[in-house]
Amino acid sequence: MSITVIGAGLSGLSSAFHLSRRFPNSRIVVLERQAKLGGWVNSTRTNQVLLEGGPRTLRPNGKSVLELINLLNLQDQLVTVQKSAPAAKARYLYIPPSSSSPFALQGLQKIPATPKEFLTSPLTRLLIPSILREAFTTSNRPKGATDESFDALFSRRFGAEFARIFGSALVHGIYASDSRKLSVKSAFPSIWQLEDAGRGSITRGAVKEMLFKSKPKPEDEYNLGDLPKLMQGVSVYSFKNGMQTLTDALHAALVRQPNVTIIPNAPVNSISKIQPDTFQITHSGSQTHYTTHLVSSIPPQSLKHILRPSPYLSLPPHTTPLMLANPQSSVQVVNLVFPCAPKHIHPQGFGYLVPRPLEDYSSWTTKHKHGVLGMVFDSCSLHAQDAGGDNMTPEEYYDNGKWTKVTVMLGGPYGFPSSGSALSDGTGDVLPRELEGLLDTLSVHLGRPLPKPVQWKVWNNYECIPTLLPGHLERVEELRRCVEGRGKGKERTGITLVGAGVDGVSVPDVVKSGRRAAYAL
Ligand SMILES: C=Cc1c2[nH]c(c1C)Cc1[nH]c(c(CCC(=O)O)c1C)Cc1[nH]c(c(C)c1CCC(=O)O)Cc1[nH]c(c(C)c1C=C)C2
Repeated sequence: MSITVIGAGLSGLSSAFHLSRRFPNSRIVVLERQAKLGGWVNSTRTNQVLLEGGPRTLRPNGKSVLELINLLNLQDQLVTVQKSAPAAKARYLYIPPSSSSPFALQGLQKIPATPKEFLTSPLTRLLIPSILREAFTTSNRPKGATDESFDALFSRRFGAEFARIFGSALVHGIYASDSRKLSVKSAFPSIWQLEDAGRGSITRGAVKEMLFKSKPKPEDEYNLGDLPKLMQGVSVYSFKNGMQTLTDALHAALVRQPNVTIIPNAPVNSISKIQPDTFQITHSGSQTHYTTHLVSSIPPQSLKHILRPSPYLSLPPHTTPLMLANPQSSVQVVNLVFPCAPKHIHPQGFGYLVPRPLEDYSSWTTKHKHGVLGMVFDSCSLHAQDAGGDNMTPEEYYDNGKWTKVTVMLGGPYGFPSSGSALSDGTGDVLPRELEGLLDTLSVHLGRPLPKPVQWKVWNNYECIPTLLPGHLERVEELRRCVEGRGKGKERTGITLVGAGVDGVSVPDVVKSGRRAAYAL
């Protein structure tokens, strides 16, 4: 058996790693379009500060990642944030001033997390009535509905204002997309299930869940070593040298395996099944490669352009719309480093999210220029990655740290910033005009003047997260039937689809997706 993995992002690397362990005698080849492996994971250290261009933190409930940490021996590189730390507890919303907001809420607002905060927060005026009304409203899911948008569900249960302010912000922070487009059943299955469990009410479902905790579903078995013990009391974690520690370690482990070959700079031009058990892959222009099994970790949209039907692989006509169904969000990630302690820049916490504006996304950017989705206060959770930070508590660093690093996320449903390519990395005294404009916007959000950053880094993450449209789960099932040959009476084609386009979008989800592919083969 020979297996070829297309794509060396996290799901591709995870597939290859688990395949190489499961099939030590099979030939495994990984073809990656770019020179660098690891996909959206990008960590870089400059001027003693560690900056991230993609995911930056992980939660300890993601067992697939804990298993990799254990198998790759990365325990001593972990940087953890305790549940008691301010970064784990304080999250904010920035609500732009607007005369038509019924609650006259504006500015940076802490999302209440304790009973006392629930009683005193200005957000309570919107939260409590919406939640109470939801708990006492009978089921109103449209008859026969099998899925709907996140915003449609939140609006019919909690009201349109609640859905816009809380729902859209949550969706910005995870999917960088418009909550009116995102499928609630695919993106937040637990919310859809709570509505079922509460006979139409999410609140009643949540209370029921708390009182009569349902049996945990049987899970895959993971090799976790002593990590569950290490992760006790941890809210989120990363690595001293950032998330790339994980992808670099996977890469190094694969290079050590005699049966694995990784080929970077190898864009795939076409895949055809030329025999009942042979695929022909052309890559890097005219190179030809043959394999019996194929794991595709690239987005289905990209696979569509290279997968050719043949007498040995008939793809029904509806395969193409299934592959192209979901749009993808592009996010501009801007790291800023200020030469002072975080207390001068922002409140203590994880960061803030900005809800969908009252007017349309596009008219907002025309008027206000910057479509900011949110900001992460990186120094509050990840100061131990930076010079002088590893011996300080979060509180000490907040008051006395040498640097403040924050990350601003722009784009998504606002469209990719037109200044995208204009804004580039830099250091020093002279700020580009574009950056000055962005700093003005951020100083309005934070309610204080901001000093000049000493360093800024811009990551243009084009099409980095799929927006799962309603009906996604059914479409993926059908796509798997067409491409993998899954289903009753079907013969397996030898292709396996993995990655964020067909499974979940989080880091643990994509790692799990690759792992499953290896164990399902
Ligand atoms: C490039 C920007 C990204 C945005 N979302 C994601 C990326 C990579 C993916 C993502 N972010 C979160 C989750 C949930 C994971 C989980 O903990 O279960 C996913 C799939 C949560 C999250 N959101 C932000 C952060 C820092 C995190 C923690 C995980 C991580 O580091 O990615 C902030 C944030 N992410 C995005 C925006 C617009 C944003 C705003 C502040 C988009």
